[in-house]
Amino acid sequence: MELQKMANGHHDLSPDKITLENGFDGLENITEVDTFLPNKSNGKIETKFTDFEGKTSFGMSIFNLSNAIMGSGILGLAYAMANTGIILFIILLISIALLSAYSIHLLLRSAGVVGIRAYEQLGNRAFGPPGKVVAACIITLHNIGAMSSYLFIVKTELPNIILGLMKLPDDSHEWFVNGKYLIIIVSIFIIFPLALLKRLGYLGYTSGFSLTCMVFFLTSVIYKKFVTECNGEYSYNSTLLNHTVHYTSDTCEAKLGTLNSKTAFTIPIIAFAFVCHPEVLPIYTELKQPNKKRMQKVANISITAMFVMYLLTAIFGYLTFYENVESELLEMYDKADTLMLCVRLAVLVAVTLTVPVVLFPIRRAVLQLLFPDKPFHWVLHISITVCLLFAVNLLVIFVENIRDIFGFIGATSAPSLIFILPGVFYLRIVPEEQEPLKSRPKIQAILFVAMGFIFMIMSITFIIVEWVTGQKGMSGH
Ligand SMILES: NC(=O)C[C@H](N)C(=O)O
Repeated sequence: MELQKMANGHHDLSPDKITLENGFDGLENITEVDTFLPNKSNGKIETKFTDFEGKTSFGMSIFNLSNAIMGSGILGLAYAMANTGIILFIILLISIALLSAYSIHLLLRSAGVVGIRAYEQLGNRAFGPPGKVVAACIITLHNIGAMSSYLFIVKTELPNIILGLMKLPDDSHEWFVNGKYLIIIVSIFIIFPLALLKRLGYLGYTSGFSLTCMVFFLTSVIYKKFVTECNGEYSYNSTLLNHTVHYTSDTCEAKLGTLNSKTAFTIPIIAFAFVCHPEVLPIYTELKQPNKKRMQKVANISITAMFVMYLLTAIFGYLTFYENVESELLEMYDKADTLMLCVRLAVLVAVTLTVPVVLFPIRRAVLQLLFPDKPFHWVLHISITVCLLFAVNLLVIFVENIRDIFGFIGATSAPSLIFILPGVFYLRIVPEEQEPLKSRPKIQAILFVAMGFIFMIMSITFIIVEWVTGQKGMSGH
């Protein structure tokens, strides 16, 4: 296969036409042709993708990428803020948002050199088949984790919503308030049809709706801050002083900076919240009039918009419950409150509509690994989708706590996808002649990779310490 030859020939920029099997793009019998056009002004090689003519508009691509960023991660941010204080949290949030955008720059730059917009193919180009396998496995692991956390929300929240709306007693045993059945129903009737769509671009509308639901969630979190009294306020009658004494415990005080044993979990939580990297190249593939600058703009706008939503959710969630806030913000609100029932429903709809977007790169990775030479085929497309949904359903039915998923994925695959892989691919793919190892961009990339390793080792260490000591770090459940 020509692609294989090309992918194995490191730094070979000579071909002006590459034929790609299209299976991994989910595109029917379309041949990808990339033309490398020399940019005469500065002598650099610039890639023009004429492979697949993308039809997805700039706006729809922003919706899709924002939807890929936004997921269950937002629910853990107020908890993260409670363990860092407002200032440290803002510093971390800004840093990770910036690093995430830089990481996308590295991915787009590498894809431009290789001429193929697929994460696994960057791995292939950088390290040959092992690189491809590692990239595909990490994407699969991460996105299965993300999908599981979304379905977990459906499993735990949907029964509460139904109980609340139908005014049934909490101990009702009806089948339709059993989370296990409900996720199966949601998977079959909502997720499966959407996941079958051949192109991510078609999901732009559902992504837009999903984001609207999250805006409703955010508005309600802000509103609730102003109508909820913190429970840390106590008053008692002093017989000695003969009047009522009010005193406020410091659980209701906002902390600007704090460090405790749970602070270490903040980085994995925020890193997880910003992961969208497996979706970046598929979205780029479908972007209309694609070029690196345009795609980077899509990424920057999406990251900025989600940054604002994350910041507001964290601040107002934290300022409502202060130190008492749990790792899953929704758990904090009264289950009988009709507004909050609607908010729960909105979050649930939002994460359900994110599942097909997150499933897309896994199917692509599986196709690349197991059937690299097969052109698009509906049977394969449908079978992989069914298997993936089946596996994730099983996982969610048997894994008891969302924090296990959050903690482990945030600690391993998130730093790999954001820092390590894009950095390493960039270092290997961008030719020495174009950028020597001692050039500023390459040194930056080396530091970026080092940072990824430090984050990963740090997070894994904390998780192991937590397991060994049996201390619950991330959860208030
Ligand atoms: N797309 C992902 O991998 C996770 C997403 N950033 C979230 O917060 O749920």
